[in-house]
Amino acid sequence: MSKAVLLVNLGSPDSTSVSDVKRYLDEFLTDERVIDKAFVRKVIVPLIILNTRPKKSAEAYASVWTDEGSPLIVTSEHQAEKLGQSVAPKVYLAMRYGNPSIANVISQILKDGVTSLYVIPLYPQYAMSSYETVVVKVMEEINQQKPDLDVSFLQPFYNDPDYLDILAESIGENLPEGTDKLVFSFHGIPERHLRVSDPSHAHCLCVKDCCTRANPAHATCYKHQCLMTVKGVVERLKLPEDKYFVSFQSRLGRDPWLTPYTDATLARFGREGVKKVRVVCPAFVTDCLETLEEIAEEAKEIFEDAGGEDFAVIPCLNEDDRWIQYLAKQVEGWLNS
Ligand SMILES: C=CC1=C(C)c2cc3[nH]c(cc4nc(cc5[nH]c(cc1n2)c(C)c5CCC(=O)O)C(CCC(=O)O)=C4C)c(C)c3C=C
Ligand SMILES: [Fe+2]
Ligand SMILES: [Fe+2]
Repeated sequence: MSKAVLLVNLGSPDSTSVSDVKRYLDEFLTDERVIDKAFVRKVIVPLIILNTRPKKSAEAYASVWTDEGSPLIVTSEHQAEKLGQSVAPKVYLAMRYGNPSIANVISQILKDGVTSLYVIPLYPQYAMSSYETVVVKVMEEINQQKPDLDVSFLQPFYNDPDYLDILAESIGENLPEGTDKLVFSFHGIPERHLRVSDPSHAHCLCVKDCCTRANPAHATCYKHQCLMTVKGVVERLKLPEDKYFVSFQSRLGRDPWLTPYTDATLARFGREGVKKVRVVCPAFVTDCLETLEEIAEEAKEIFEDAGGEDFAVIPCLNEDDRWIQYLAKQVEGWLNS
């Protein structure tokens, strides 16, 4: 039996041209797990968003693009290469949107004679717009191309003690003396997605303090999982409550998204005299547009304009050896299962 590993990340446009960004956003924003309201997906996205956003997004991408390409893709390639050097099975890389596409990579995997596949969605927390859409897309392709392929998935690892050890260590190494606030900025999602993802439809956002009261719904509750990641890190770093804050970034559209918003939080901190801030983005394991542009450029400016003085973003785990070894350990666990 030939075994292989498939890493899957979100994906980027092929280039920073407005037409490539438009094609990428079209695929991304017509995914029903990202834009779940049919009217918005079928009318507002094609008629409004795809006519306005690509130019603005292309400019943002241009500010972080390197000679090698998109930071998200280049770093993901390095992660795959390094993991491939640490484990016996061949490691492949695909992107949920754009290239290398899941369809093409699975086709290549099958041509290479693979009969058993371990898929690692590169997201610590579960969201229908991240982890779930990867699982669904991979399964759709496998069902079309080779339904009898043996496939397993790494589960969201937001509360795995080994992952939390590595994340906390990496944050601790980037947290200078005298930091006033460590901001945990997670990619936001519409609040509604918490309700949609709750199989009981009776817990998330229905019960007071839903995210901190034990419930089976937490297996698919993005906010709960974000908060558990924070809890694991601050316990390890022994950070007192007044030294850290949790917020959500990257809101799109008019619906309410998870709050508090990162940009408003940083403006408030600046106004209130908070001088030294570090921001970490633990919804991502790879630096990308959302960390390198939205946080390192835009959020920094917002904080400094409001009176803040010392701002930096803490890098994602990227190619950190400890992170690659963590992934290798998961692969070993699969091989021995
Ligand atoms: C935790 C991972 C992510 C979740 C959950 C997520 C939800 C989500 N995203 C959008 C809309 C956009 N996101 C964009 C970029 C982007 N998003 C993630 C991850 C998650 N998104 C990453 C890693 C990136 C960066 C990609 C890169 O190439 O570096 C973008 C594109 C850029 C832009 O135009 O701003 C959009 C659009 C929605 C609507 C959503 C949940 C409903
Ligand atoms: Fe996103
Ligand atoms: Fe919850």
